[in-house]
Amino acid sequence: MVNVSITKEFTWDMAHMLACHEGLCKNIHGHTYKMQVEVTRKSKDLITSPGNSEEGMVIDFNHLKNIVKDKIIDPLDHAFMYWCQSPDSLEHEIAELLRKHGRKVVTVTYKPTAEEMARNFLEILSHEFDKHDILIRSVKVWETPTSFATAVREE
Ligand SMILES: Nc1nc2c(c(=O)[nH]1)N=C([C@H](O)[C@H](O)COP(=O)(O)OP(=O)(O)OP(=O)(O)O)CN2
Ligand SMILES: [Zn+2]
Repeated sequence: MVNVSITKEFTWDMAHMLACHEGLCKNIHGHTYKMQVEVTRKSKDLITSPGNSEEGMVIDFNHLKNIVKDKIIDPLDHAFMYWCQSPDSLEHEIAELLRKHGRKVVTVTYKPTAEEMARNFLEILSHEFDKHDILIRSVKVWETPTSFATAVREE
């Protein structure tokens, strides 16, 4: 049997800093992030119900887009991703100052690397898509055009 997956691509702009990084990335800086989300149907077949708008699909690309935008992209776009357990006191001061001025801050419990984001986004999306009979096979997160991390759901 052939298993078919579909992939949708997203971008957003976001600031972060990598505490204790030996290079420039310890400074607050930003990226236009890119993400690819690959999904398949748990039941391993396409939607077959005749007349269904999603017949012949894994899931409508538009449906996939709306859920990922709602859960990941819109909250992160133009935000500062703040690691609340950062060992760098400057990170806490920056987050506090931004919040005080009503700016967009998204708090995470992990160091905001591409690897951690890919893993976290895969977990968030897996919970969300569970109810749609959809399995998130992989999430890829690009920080620059040449650097990306891949999180894969183990079978
Ligand atoms: N394994 C990881 N290494 C680094 C990460 C990361 O998330 N995972 N993040 C950074 C920085 O945040 C930033 O992304 C810099 O990455 P880098 O590829 O080094 O950036 P460049 O501007 O040099 O990218 P080019 O595309 O090579 O110009 C650092 N490392
Ligand atoms: Zn960076």
